[in-house]
Amino acid sequence: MNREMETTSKQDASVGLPLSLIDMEIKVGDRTLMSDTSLTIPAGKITVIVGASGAGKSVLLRTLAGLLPRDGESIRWRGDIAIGPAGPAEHQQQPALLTRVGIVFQQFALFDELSPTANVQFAIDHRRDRSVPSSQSAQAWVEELGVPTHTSVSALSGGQKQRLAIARTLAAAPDILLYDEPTSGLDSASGRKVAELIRHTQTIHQLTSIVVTHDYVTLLPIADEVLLLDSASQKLVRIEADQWDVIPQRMQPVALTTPPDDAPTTTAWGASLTRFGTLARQGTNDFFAATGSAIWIALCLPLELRPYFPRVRWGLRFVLHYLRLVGGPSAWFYLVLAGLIIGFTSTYFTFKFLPYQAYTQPLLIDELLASIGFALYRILVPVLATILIAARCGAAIAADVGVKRYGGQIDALQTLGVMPRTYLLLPIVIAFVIATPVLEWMAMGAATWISLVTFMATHPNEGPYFWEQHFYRNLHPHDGWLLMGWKWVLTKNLVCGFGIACIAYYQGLAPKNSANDVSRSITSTVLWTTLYVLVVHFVTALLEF
Ligand SMILES: Nc1ncnc2c1ncn2[C@@H]1O[C@H](COP(=O)(O)OP(=O)(O)OP(=O)(O)O)[C@@H](O)[C@H]1O
Repeated sequence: MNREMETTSKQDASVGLPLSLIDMEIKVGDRTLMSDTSLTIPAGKITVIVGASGAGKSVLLRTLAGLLPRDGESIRWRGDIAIGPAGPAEHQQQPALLTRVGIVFQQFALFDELSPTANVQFAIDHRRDRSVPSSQSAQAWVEELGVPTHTSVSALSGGQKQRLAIARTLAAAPDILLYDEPTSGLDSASGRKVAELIRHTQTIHQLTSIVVTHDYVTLLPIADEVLLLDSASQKLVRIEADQWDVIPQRMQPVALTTPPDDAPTTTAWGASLTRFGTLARQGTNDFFAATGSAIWIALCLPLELRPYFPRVRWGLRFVLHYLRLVGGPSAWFYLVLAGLIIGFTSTYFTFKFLPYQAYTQPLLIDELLASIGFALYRILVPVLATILIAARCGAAIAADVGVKRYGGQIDALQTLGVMPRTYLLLPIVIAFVIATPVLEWMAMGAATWISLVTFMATHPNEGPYFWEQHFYRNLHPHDGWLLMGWKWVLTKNLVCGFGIACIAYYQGLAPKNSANDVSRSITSTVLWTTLYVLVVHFVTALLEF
């Protein structure tokens, strides 16, 4: 990189805003990662935060980005984070509220379903202050960072993804730019290139940049300031430039908690029983916690579903994305096939196993056809269709949201100032409410058609008019072209669609620490959505008949 530019950046580093920590304390469970820490990270410079593995650097970064609530389930923090020049508290602003903090995630957290330029456009469209025109277009940002535009995000190389992540973060016009482990998983040559890119970006845009890393060897050369998250003293301390070469000695490995020596000794049986007791207690607590939070979520749902999109254009785009996922052609195939199976079996076997066919059939044929029509329309097809929608579409949504949670895209949405419910929950609910009745109607269409075909094949002496007259007999249209009981069928569809949407979304949204957590959430979505659908059908059957 051009040394002259580098020097200029270090001299002119007066742009950007400082970030102050005031009496900060962060705890994970019972362990304190940082306590009583007050310091200011200077404006317009690169501050590198180093620390041993497990010291809490990523937790600190997520706290600075406003991604962690003060009283989270496992992570709690207190104190204040203020952005702006030192002065009266009212002149300083909290990052989480005003989304002034941009973050370049370790896993990049790009939106795979959008093109590289659309990723940047999304950030431009969600800038905090949209009354001021964007400094440059999305195309200009991707060109500046050297990202190929005519390829999908998933086809970009790791380095290109990182450049795109930086372009997207810069396009949102943050005052503070955070980098989470930017060189992790790279060889030393690629790591140096990333370090140069960070310095280059800093030189051009003059933001307050904070880089969290354990790779001090690669990133110290671009640092203006170095802070050490010291696991021994549990403090974030500034390391003066003349001390930088002793950083490796000061990076104390994180002490693991060991049980006290004077813990009472127990027999193997005793230990097993104690362990069983603890697990049972924990399981019960988890169950009540989960039930409690599910009830709370259900109570808050109407508020969460305010029909509000920060940008209508993007809202519609997400609705279309989820409509494709929930009600796309593969779902049509599924539902039509299910309709064909149930329509054929119900018609064919009802007549095939009729006892004393020669006598009973002439007497019962019209009654049986009317019953088949009624059962298919009011019960069989709605139950089968909604169970399939619950399993197939619920799993698809849990996977989509779960991957977004695990891959950090949900965090990325939040740092861009977008609440996940507005672009995820609301579009998902809209998609299910539209797609469920349409898919069910397709299944019913297929069941009706195959029932007619089967009847014609097995009763060649009766014409299609006979079938039609009796198949619909118990469904006589009372209100125009709609069949009798359509309100019940529609109600079941809507209640099922709405519930499947919410269960799948919240299962996907739950914290994910591994790919295994994503697959577990898909499995439990299938379990809970199908159970929910069965309960809905059971309860409506009691009311309906
Ligand atoms: N969501 C979470 N729930 C519970 N514990 C967590 C969570 N996130 C992090 N921790 C714990 O907090 C501690 C600090 O984790 P963190 O990821 O911040 O470390 P780090 O300094 O970034 O380490 P590394 O350099 O190895 O990534 C670890 O003991 C980790 O297990």
